[in-house]
Amino acid sequence: MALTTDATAAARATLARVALAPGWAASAALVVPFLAGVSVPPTLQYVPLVASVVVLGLPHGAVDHFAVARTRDERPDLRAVGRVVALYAVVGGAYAVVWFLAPAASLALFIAVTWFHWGQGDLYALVALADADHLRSLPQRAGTVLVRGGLPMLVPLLAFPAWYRRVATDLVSLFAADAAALAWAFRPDARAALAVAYGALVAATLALGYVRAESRRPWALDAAETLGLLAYFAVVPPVLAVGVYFCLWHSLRHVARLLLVDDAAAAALGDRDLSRAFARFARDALPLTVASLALLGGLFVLVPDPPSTVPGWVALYLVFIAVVTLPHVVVVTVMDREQGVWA
Ligand SMILES: CC1=C(/C=C/C(C)=C/C=C/C(C)=C/C=O)C(C)(C)CCC1
Ligand SMILES: [Fe+2]
Repeated sequence: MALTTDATAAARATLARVALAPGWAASAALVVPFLAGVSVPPTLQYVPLVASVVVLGLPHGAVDHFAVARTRDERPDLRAVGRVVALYAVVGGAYAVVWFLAPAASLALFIAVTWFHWGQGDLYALVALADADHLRSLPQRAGTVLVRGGLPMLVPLLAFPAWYRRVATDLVSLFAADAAALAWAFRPDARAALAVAYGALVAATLALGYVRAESRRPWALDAAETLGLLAYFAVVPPVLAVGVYFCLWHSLRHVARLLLVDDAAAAALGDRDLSRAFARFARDALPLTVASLALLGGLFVLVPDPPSTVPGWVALYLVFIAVVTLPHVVVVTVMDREQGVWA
């Protein structure tokens, strides 16, 4: 498959461990104390999400201008970079305008897009990094995307509706609007229906994968990650859980994917020189990460009700993330197609 030609087997093997293990370790390390009933002050829970501005989170999208060309094994020349910049300006710009006009609907779209995007990231990791052979058809892969994306986007709604609602309200409040249009999602009957449907999807997807699996290990890894994250998002409060997941799960896996399509980084990985590979990524991501911070400042000036608290600032940051995620998903979906992730 096209994915294995991205880099040498040695590079992939080195990277798979480094890309997957921190997410497992961090989520396991958080599940245990929260199962034991510890409580963490709300402000502290925001730390990972704030850190994601510079640690993996925001930077993981800041290499999008090179990503498609590199995936196609082309040099990212000015034309290629310009195409991605135009994509961000048009799609991100339009979505930014929609936030001002219809904040509640924009939030719903953000959650739906993130659901898909975080699911597609995990599908790539399963197929390309974990050598999964149990996802043999498009419906199975689409089911896996829905299951994986639902872990960070739906499970917190089911387990922590009040927290979820607070964050949702923080976002739309920036635009001097209220989240009343979304109230249905927090009703017990709606959450119960979503829980039943989602639970059935998880069970059906894993069962079908089990039947289709030739080698048991990758299937077992898929099941363990799915059920592990289910427990994680069910017991760790959402702002903390999503913040850690964003950095160490989704973004780290995507950075690994970027390293494998960058010849110089892949060569460094082949030499087992992880720091040289990650330094390449940091250098590539730095300019647009800095530019993003400037745009974030612009958003601060434009919103009708600018933030003055940590949750307010994080809400502003999440609106910014929403705006850049839409074009980012287009880039990653093109990468998926080039690499045959859905085939
Ligand atoms: C923090 C948080 C939420 C949403 C976070 C989102 C949607 C983050 C998206 C990040 C993206 C898209 C990154 C790009 O890859 C919820 C679930 C609304 C409620 C609970 C707390
Ligand atoms: Fe992403």
